[in-house]
Amino acid sequence: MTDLVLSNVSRWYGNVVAVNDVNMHITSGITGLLGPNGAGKSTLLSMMAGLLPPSTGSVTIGGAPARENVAIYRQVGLVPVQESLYDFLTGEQFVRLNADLQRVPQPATATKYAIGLVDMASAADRKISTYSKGMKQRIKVASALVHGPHVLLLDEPFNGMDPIQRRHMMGLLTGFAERGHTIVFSSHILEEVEQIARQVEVLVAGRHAASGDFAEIRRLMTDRPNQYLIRSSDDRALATLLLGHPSVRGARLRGHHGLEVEADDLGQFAQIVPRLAREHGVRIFELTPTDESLESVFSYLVNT
Ligand SMILES: Nc1ncnc2c1ncn2[C@@H]1O[C@H](COP(=O)(O)OP(=O)(O)OP(=O)(O)O)[C@@H](O)[C@H]1O
Repeated sequence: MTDLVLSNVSRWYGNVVAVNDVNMHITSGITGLLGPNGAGKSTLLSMMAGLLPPSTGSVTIGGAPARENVAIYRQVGLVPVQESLYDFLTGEQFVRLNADLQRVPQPATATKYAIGLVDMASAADRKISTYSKGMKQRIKVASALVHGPHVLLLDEPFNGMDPIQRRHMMGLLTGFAERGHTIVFSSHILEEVEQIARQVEVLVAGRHAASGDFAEIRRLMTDRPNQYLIRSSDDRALATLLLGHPSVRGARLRGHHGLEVEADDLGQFAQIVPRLAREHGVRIFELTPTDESLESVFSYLVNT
């Protein structure tokens, strides 16, 4: 059993509280750690890997403390966000380096195996400086896997990848999960998490804002009031019509800019606007959600 358990974990750097009283229980399969920049994801992953001590609270893997525990280091592989790869090494040399550092019993065999796992055998003899972004990520994953850890932690693994590279990496991670690994990856992109994570943990400003499967997180988002800007042939008439509908919380005329509307249910709202407009001869020129940025979703989640 290699459940990853965080109990009342906080971490601060001087006056900055990077992670604030987080409790999580992570089991096998893929977990997405979702949060905007600066939310504390990297700090949390470092603590999960046992590399950074929490200021307070504890991290355990399979019931044992993650920190300063050689047996646990053997169980965990961390793929950091930094691209501080040794460009002058070949992929094979880079993975082998970690095999030696981890004192893997048969380093040559383990290196070859790990490189095969990420489909990099054909490029293993090339210098890392010649690799694409996706290949660099894959070789970092091979290096993190070379000692056969059960838990794989990845910090923004899809950063800067093109769609094909991303799909390939997603396939790899899904394959590891199917073989029973526990995988945690951080991301600030909702769609990445949606595509492969079975479980989603949302972190905002160091706080654990929400937890659940993707449908639950999505529901939290779509059930929240949304703001829209509408421009039409008669904003005033449309405002009156919309205000008569139960899902509309408020409407404000914004002069030339149009009509600002706050509504509860995105699905319903998308249906009533064109219907009301049609029934009353109002023409809609534009309907734009104004608060769809991830940050507004996060700040909504964290304030509920
Ligand atoms: N070594 C450090 N010294 C001081 N402050 C730090 C340090 N590392 C992180 N922080 C601060 O802690 C907070 C959380 O940072 P962290 O890197 O963990 O977040 P993140 O969610 O991974 O963000 P990003 O995606 O931008 O890396 C931020 O305010 C950051 O500035």
